[in-house]
Amino acid sequence: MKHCRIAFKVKAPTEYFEEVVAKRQYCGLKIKPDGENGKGAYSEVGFKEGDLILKDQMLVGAQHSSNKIDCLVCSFCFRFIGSIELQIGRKLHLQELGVSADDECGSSDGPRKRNSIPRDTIQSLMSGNLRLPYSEEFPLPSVFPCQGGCGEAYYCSKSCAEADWDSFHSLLCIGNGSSSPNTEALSKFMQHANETNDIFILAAKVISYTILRYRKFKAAHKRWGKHTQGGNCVFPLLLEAWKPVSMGYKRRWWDCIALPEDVDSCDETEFRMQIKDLAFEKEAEKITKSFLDALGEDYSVSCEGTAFFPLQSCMNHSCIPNAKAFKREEDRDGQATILALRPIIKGEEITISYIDEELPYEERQELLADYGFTCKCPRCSEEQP
Ligand SMILES: C[S@@+](CC[C@H](N)C(=O)[O-])C[C@H]1O[C@@H](n2cnc3c(N)ncnc32)[C@H](O)[C@@H]1O
Repeated sequence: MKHCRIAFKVKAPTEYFEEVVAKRQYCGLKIKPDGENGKGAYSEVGFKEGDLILKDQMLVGAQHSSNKIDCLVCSFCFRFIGSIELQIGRKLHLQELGVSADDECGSSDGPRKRNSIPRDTIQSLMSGNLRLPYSEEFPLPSVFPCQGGCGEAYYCSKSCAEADWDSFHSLLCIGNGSSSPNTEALSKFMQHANETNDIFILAAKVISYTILRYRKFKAAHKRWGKHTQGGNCVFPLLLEAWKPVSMGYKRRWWDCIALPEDVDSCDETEFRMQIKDLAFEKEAEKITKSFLDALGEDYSVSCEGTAFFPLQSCMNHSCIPNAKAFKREEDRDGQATILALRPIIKGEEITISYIDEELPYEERQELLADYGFTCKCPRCSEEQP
């Protein structure tokens, strides 16, 4: 049997997180195993109330499909782009066409009234011929279209357009310049995801990110003459490409998707078994099993929300959290910002609340059950009936 001679140093999670922390400009924490709840984030220094604990760069993110109607943002860094006039004009234009975020959510108030702004005024807003007062005080970066010509992705700069193309979009673009082998199937997938659950788009971005990283590693190793004579090097390279995602919290998706409203809680086990069976239909298993086995026993992907932040996602929940993710006026860069809610001493665990912590005990536990755990934070222990 031939063995691959490419040897990757397998980094322990602690070492991996030390590297991620070192790359962050604002980060006063350490990620380490916390015994009861897997790993957690711990303060490396003391914080005062309101102090910035972390600005975390997202690894993979996707704008909600419904939100795309309301906001034109850079598909890579999620900054607003264009101009105030373009943002407003575009929204009015889409309203004119009968497309609105509210319609997508199935507004119960019946069809929304079309706006009363004349069509040519809307066109002038979008073309930049009509300027609104004070808009020059809120300049936005110009719009760069996707190089693949899909008309779906726009950017704030050439560098964001190139970074997105190299990291995610070249395989997910449905334009003529796409590197995808089947843009027709891809279009159907995108349409289905937009109409059902756009978390599928985030999952597709994770897969694309991994494949593109894998290709880069493979090309680099070939360039350095490190390829072997016939050995199978796919898995070590694939594992390396997958590593940033694999370090996140993982549960198999059939174990953690929320129970649909029409499924009784006493049928939960059967429901999850059915979903699992669907995922493991014999044909699919033929392809996926070896990957799953290679990726480790506890491999599975759990994505909640639409972005994956490597460090923020290590923070455990508490119903009396000492930190919170805030959107501040200056945070226009798509990063996650964590601020201290009260003084935090060095070595203390940093916790955030995944839910509205003002809710009563039973409602909090019900919401947290969707995250797959029963909270045993000091407040829950005290309030438990
Ligand atoms: C976003 S992850 C947090 C980091 C995670 N502990 C890890 O090892 O990567 C969320 C998961 O951590 C665990 N967790 C977080 N807060 C918890 C809590 N208060 N009580 C019990 N488990 C908790 C749950 O398994 C939850 O699904």
